[in-house]
Amino acid sequence: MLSMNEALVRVLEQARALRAVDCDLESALGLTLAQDVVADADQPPFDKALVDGYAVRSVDLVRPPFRLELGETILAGQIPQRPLGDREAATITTGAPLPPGADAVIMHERTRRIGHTIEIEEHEIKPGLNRLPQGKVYRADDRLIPSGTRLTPATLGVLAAVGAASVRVIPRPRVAIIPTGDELVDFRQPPGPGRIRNSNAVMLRGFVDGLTSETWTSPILGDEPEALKEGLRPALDFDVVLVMGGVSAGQKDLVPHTLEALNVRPIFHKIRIKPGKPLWFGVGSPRADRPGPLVFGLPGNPLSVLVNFLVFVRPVLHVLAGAAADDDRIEVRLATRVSHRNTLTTYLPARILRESLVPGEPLRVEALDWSGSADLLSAAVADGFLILPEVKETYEAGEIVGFLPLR
Ligand SMILES: Nc1nc2c(c(=O)[nH]1)N[C@H]1C(S)=C(S)[C@@H](COP(=O)(O)OP(=O)(O)OC[C@H]3O[C@@H](n4cnc5c(N)ncnc54)[C@H](O)[C@@H]3O)O[C@H]1N2
Ligand code: MOO
Repeated sequence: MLSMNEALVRVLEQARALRAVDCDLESALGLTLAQDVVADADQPPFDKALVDGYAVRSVDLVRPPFRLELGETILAGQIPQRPLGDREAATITTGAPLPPGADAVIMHERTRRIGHTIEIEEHEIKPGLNRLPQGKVYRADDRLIPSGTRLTPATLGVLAAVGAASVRVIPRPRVAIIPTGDELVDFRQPPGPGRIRNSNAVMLRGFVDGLTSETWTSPILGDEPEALKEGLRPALDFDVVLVMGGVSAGQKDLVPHTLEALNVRPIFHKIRIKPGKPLWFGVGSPRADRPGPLVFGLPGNPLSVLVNFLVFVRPVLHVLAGAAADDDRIEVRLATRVSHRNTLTTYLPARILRESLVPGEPLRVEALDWSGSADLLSAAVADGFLILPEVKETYEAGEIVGFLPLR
C-alpha cells in the first residue's frame, strides 16, 4: 500500500496543464496566462502632466521675475498645437500631453492669475516637476506579463491598457461528480428505511466551485454493474471524474472493476491515509484532442471524500488549470495530546483556539471529538484538520504538527 506522499506523487505525475484557448479578457480573471503580454506602445505614450496647472520651461523660472504669459490650453485627450514659447505657460489638466519645450508643471494652487499672466509662488521649479516622461512606466515591445502568470484584477488592468482584448489562457478543468450507492436518495426526498440522503455531491460541488469551467453532477447511480457502467461512460468525457462510493471491499463495491471495463487504467488502490484509505485512482483512454480523464474513486464516507478531495483532487485541479499544486498546510502547536494508528497518515478534525492567540506564535489547535469518517458534522464545525504523520503513535501537547485549514 502506498503512503499518502507516494500516492500524491503518482497522482501529480499524471496531471498536465490543459491545452491553451483564447479567452475574452473580461472572462479571464483567475486563469493562467499562456502567452507573454507585450506592450503595444510606450506608457505613458507622451510626456504627461501629473497635476492640473501650468506647463512651463524651468529655465524661465531660475530667477525673477516669476511671471509668465499664458498661451494655449491643453485638456486631457487633446494634442498641443505648438511648442511653448519663451517665458510662456500653457494651461494644462492632469493626464494631458506637455507641449514641446515644457519640462515641468506647476499646480495651479501655487500660482496667481493676473489677466493674461500667471505669477508663480513656488520658486524652486526643477526640470521634471509633476511630469511623467514618455515610456517611464514601460516601453513599446517590453514584455510586461510573462506566460504562466495567474490573472489578477491588476494584471487584467495591464492587459486592458495594452489592448489585449482576447488572451491565450489555460482553461479550468471540466469536472464530473458521480454519486453511487443503492442506499442513496436525492437530498430533497425523505430517505425511507435503510436509506440516506446524498450529501456528498452538494459538498463536493461546493469544494470545486471556482476551480472548474464546468461541473456536472450525474444522477445517483445504483450498484448494478450494467447500469453503473452506462452511467459512468458519459463522465469519461470530462477532464476529472470524481466517483463517490463503491470502492472498498464490499460485494457491491463495483466501481474499480467497472472503471477498468471502461478502459480506465488503474494507478493505485488503497493508500496509507485515514480517512480515505480505499482511494482508487486511474487514467482513462486518451481522447482524439486531449489526454484521458483523471479518475478518482473516492471512498463514500463523507470525511473520506472531503480529505481525499483536499489532499489529492484540489492540487490536480490547480495543475490542470496551469497553476502550481497548492499546499495550504501550516504549522500549529498541539493544545492537547493526540494518538492515532502509526501506520497511516491521519487527518483529525480540529479547532483553532482563537481565545489564546499570541501574536508571532504558532496557532494553538485542539482535536475535536469525532465519530470517524461518517461524521461530517465534526468537519462542518472544524477550522481544519490536524495532520498526524505515520512515524509515531502519540503527539504531545505543545508539539508542532501540520494543519490543513478548511476554507
Ligand atoms: N472489508 C472492508 N470494509 C471496508 C474497508 C476495508 O478496507 N475493508 N474500508 C472502509 C473504509 S475506510 C471506507 S472509507 C469505506 C469506503 O467504502 P466505499 O467507498 O465502498 O463506499 P460505500 O460503501 O459506498 O459508502 C461508505 C459510506 O458512505 C456513505 N455514502 C456513500 N455515498 C454517499 C453520499 N453520496 N452521500 C452521503 N453518504 C454517502 C454510505 O452510505 C456508507 O455509509 O469502506 C469501509 N469498509
Ligand atoms: O478511510 Mo475510511 O474513510 O476511514 O472510513
